Amino acid sequence: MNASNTLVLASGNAGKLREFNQLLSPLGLDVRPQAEFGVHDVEETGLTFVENALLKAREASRVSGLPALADDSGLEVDALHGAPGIYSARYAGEPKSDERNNEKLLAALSECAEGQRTGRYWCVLVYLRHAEDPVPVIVQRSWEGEILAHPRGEGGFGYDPLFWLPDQGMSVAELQSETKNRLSHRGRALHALVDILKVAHG
Ligand SMILES: O=c1nc[nH]c2c1ncn2[C@H]1C[C@H](O)[C@@H](COP(=O)(O)OP(=O)(O)OP(=O)(O)O)O1
Ligand SMILES: [Mg+2]
Repeated sequence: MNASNTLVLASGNAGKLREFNQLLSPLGLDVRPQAEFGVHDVEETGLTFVENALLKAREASRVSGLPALADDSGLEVDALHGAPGIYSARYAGEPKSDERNNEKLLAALSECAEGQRTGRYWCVLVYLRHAEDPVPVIVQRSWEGEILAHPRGEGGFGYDPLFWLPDQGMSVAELQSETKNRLSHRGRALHALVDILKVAHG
């Protein structure tokens, strides 16, 4: 990484920040949320997770002067032709609300039979050494599941109470946070990213 092992996390999402801290602090990395540097949310104008993650990482690195890690993520539902996708955070409009997003998702799938409610979380991570880094490190991972008809569990954030894991027999909001971090789109993407950075930067 860089000499001081300090990086800025280009996110304002408290759930993501908690998960990144759980995953990265054991590695001896000093992970600072972008709010510490007065970085504001950028407009996510990209048409892909990659583009949006790049926009976020670049802005956080520019303002902080530090290497930056950004996460753009979302939920792809097959019966909804991939919606809410890159619009997951603002699915039910602004201001962003997990609760209203979940209600809208349940309504959109109200006619959809069990067995046809398949989907996946996507997480795209972008790491920039500096704001003009021409060689971003990019990793993307998905996590398959099904959309429940009723919320279950209190943990996690976002769509987790509606995201059912057949293998676990639980919603993501019912998992221990360690289990979520081991299995999730974000946790696995982050492990892969860290492996790449270790090879690249020692
Ligand atoms: O593990 C997850 N568990 C539940 N929901 C999740 C997860 N991962 C992404 N999601 C949902 C939340 C939000 O609706 C959208 C991310 O949107 P996204 O723009 O990347 O994040 P955000 O606007 O909340 O914060 P920020 O852009 O500052 O990182 O996908
Ligand atoms: Mg966002």
